[in-house]
Amino acid sequence: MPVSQPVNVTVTGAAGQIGYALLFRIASGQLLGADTPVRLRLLEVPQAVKAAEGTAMELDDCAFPLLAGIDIHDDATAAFDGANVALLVGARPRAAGMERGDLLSANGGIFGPQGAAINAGAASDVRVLVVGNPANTNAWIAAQHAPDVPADRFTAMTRLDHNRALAQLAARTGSTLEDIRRVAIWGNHSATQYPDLTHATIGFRPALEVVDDEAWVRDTFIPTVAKRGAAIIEARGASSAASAANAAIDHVHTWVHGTPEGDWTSAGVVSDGSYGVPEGLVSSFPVTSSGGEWRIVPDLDVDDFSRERIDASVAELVEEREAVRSLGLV
Ligand SMILES: NC(=O)c1ccc[n+]([C@@H]2O[C@H](COP(=O)([O-])OP(=O)(O)OC[C@H]3O[C@@H](n4cnc5c(N)ncnc54)[C@H](O)[C@@H]3O)[C@@H](O)[C@H]2O)c1
Ligand SMILES: O=C(O)C[C@H](O)C(=O)O
Repeated sequence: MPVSQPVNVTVTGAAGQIGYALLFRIASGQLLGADTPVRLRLLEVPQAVKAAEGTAMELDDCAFPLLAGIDIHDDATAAFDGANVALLVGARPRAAGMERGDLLSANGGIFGPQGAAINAGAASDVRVLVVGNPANTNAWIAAQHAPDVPADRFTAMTRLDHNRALAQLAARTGSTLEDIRRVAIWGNHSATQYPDLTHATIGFRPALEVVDDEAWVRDTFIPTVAKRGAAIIEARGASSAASAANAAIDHVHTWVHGTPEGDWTSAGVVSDGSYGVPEGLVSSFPVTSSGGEWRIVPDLDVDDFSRERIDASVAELVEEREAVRSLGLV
């Protein structure tokens, strides 16, 4: 039975394919828990408002006990007013043959005004997850436009990469997902990301010992995870949607409810300079969550191969930041 006041959850791109896979799960309680009512604030471009209204009709028809109301907006300031959770999904997905970085000029312009709208009117506890690509740099753009919101409230989604890594490792080793811990995604949500097994365990044994095949890790596991988005686009003819929505649910749920003892997850968070990642960049790290705050896992050993891979992905983030500056988006 709901026991608290409704939490305002703003979702941009509500009429898109991720939006369609996401909203019903939020309204059913999977984002914030079975005791927390939610009020949905949907933001769309004017030409997609009618489609968002159709989705809202379907949400009504589910009679979700936790859904306290739905508002639909085509104005960011109104949509983020009082937002406690902001899911920034609305942006163009890439088509076959594009890299995620190619979306910067198409999508980067969306996130400055949305950051400013969050700054102007979101609730003081607002937590922001950017899903729209290129997610890390879009989160950085939004944070730059929200000087009054603590920067650590802006995050980018690499939980999908994390989940992909878990699934590939479980399939290869015949282990259950519950037995796998401490997989990490570093860097950018792009093909340069570094899915890292060096600290992972399977049933308390080092994952690399269980796998016992360095070539598989380097030549199959890492590229399969890093290029999975492109493989889905190739197979489905559209970018991942249900798995992306699932990862968004996981990210926010973990942020609010915490990571299990002895494990961590991966998220794009504002760097504090850890592991040589320039301060301020939104990069994926292994992170724990407690009390509603992410913490970068400290003091991990980084071997030479990992160092090279992390540096390469971070270099791409630095390039994206420079491109944003030269496009005049910050
Ligand atoms: N980080 C990740 O792991 C991850 C995973 C999958 C997809 N994505 C990205 O998520 C984004 C959305 O994907 P999708 O498949 O839902 O795309 P989609 O084209 O189906 O939907 C995008 C929606 O955003 C809306 N939109 C565009 N500009 C907007 C704005 N300024 N304000 C509000 N809404 C706006 C569009 O009208 C559309 O309805 C893409 O950029 C995609 O690349 C990220
Ligand atoms: O790869 C894409 O463009 C979509 C998304 O970011 C994904 O990882 O599936």
